[in-house]
Amino acid sequence: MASPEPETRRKQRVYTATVPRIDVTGQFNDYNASDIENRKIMRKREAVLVRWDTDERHFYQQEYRKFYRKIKLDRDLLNYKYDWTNKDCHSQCFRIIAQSLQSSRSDKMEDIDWFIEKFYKNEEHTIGIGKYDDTYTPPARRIRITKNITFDKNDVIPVYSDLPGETSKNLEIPDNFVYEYSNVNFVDKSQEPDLVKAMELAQQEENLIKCNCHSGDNIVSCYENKNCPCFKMNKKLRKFQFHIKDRPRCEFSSFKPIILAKHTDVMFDNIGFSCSEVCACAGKCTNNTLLLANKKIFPLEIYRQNPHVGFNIRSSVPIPAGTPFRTFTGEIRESVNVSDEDLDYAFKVWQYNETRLPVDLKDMKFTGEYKRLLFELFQRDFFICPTTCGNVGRTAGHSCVPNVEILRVYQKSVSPAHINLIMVAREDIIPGTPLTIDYGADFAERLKDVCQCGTFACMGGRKYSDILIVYYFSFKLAPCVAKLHELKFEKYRDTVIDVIKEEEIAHRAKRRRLQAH
Ligand SMILES: C[S@@+](CC[C@H](N)C(=O)[O-])C[C@H]1O[C@@H](n2cnc3c(N)ncnc32)[C@H](O)[C@@H]1O
Repeated sequence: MASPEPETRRKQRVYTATVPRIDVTGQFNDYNASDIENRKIMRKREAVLVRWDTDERHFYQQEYRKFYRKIKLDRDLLNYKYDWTNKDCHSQCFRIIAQSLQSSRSDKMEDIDWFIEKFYKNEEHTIGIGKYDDTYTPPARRIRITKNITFDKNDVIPVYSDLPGETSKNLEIPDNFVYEYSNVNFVDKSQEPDLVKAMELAQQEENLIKCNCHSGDNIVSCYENKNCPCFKMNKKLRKFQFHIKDRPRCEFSSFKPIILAKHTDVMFDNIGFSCSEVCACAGKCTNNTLLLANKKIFPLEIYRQNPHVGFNIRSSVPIPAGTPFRTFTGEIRESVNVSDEDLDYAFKVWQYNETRLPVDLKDMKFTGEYKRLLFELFQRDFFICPTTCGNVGRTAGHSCVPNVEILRVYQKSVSPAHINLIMVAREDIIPGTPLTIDYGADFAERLKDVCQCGTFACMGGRKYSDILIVYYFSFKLAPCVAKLHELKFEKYRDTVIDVIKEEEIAHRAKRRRLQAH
């Protein structure tokens, strides 16, 4: 039995949501009670060499079946269409990716063939975590550090190390890997009294935003319902979005893909508001962008291939463009309580002078005390900090051509303590592709010369830095990005792992049998 965690290391945590963490392995208490050295020992003890054919294949098949069943049979997801070749959202996704590239690099645009020749076919430069044409082929032999980092049987995320020359004996477990796992945000009571106060005040009827919508057993249609207070707030927040004439605004609903309208300040300009468990619909409605993410159904794995980059994540099933597939959780802290070390993992979620504040307080029927506190909080910066406790989101690597975007969705009220971060696929993501985000301008300086994303537009790819690539119009670049994506998909279709084919064939056969009866 591990020794108890010293009192000083324990925090008085206030969790901002009510999703419980389930300890099915019996190990979580041990793990939680250990100091970092003990946690490392525990992880090392668990680590084993595994082989794809004999040990892992079966596990992946099971996970895939579980995923497929949930997508098809979960009653809450009946309106969700799992469509990973939805042509409608492609052009917009690629335009957004192209716009981001265009803003950070500059040069005249050449034709598509030149672009493909230069950046796609040049294998030498497509190594590293961002290997752009990757498809999912797990290594035949690898070290499995843990079967499930989450300690929750409904959220199985294995962790592997694929570093060359590594064995379960000489395995290195870095300090930053032995964090506590939590799928909900929390605040430290002693450090952030104002956030705790905001959470308390938001319980009062005037300050709590919830709905009374219900419709028996069917999925409740809160979205587009003018009488739903949560949808009204969701719509109100949409007004703060930067908007391009004739282009649709980004929508935050439960089942529609989230397609951004522009690339800059994506995090601060695109905000949603969702129904939650305190509503009559319990969040099982069309106005809950967190619904799918909180189901945690997309099977992910954490792996390490490159010692400089450390751990990263990937999915073993395709993630369609615009899908909010996971939340990004951690401790909500004011910037003064965020250290340099935290900045490696932290996300700024609330910014003083934010050009678009979540609400105009004058419009709200909040109590005077809550309005005063919100006004106070508006003047400070807040982060979500997963350094010591967070979920799989903290492991996403940086890429100069990221395939994931992080966005904010409020629930229950509009203080920084009510922010949730969702991880949204920017394009159809092929299994095995590293799930990457753009760490943003602050981090860019740190990664400038060392970035190992390996993508065609990597700012750290020294060889490329002297080829000035600047695209002057995103519509010219968009077809190139789309073409690269198409090539990736072709390759994926050719090499798609048997398990997916088998599962789809089995599912279709079952449906035919059922129809025949
Ligand atoms: C938020 S953490 C990501 C998870 C981290 N790899 C781990 O093992 O816990 C950020 C750190 O990952 C590494 N990293 C992420 N993306 C990288 C990239 N494209 N190139 C080089 N290092 C990267 C850097 O060390 C960075 O400080």
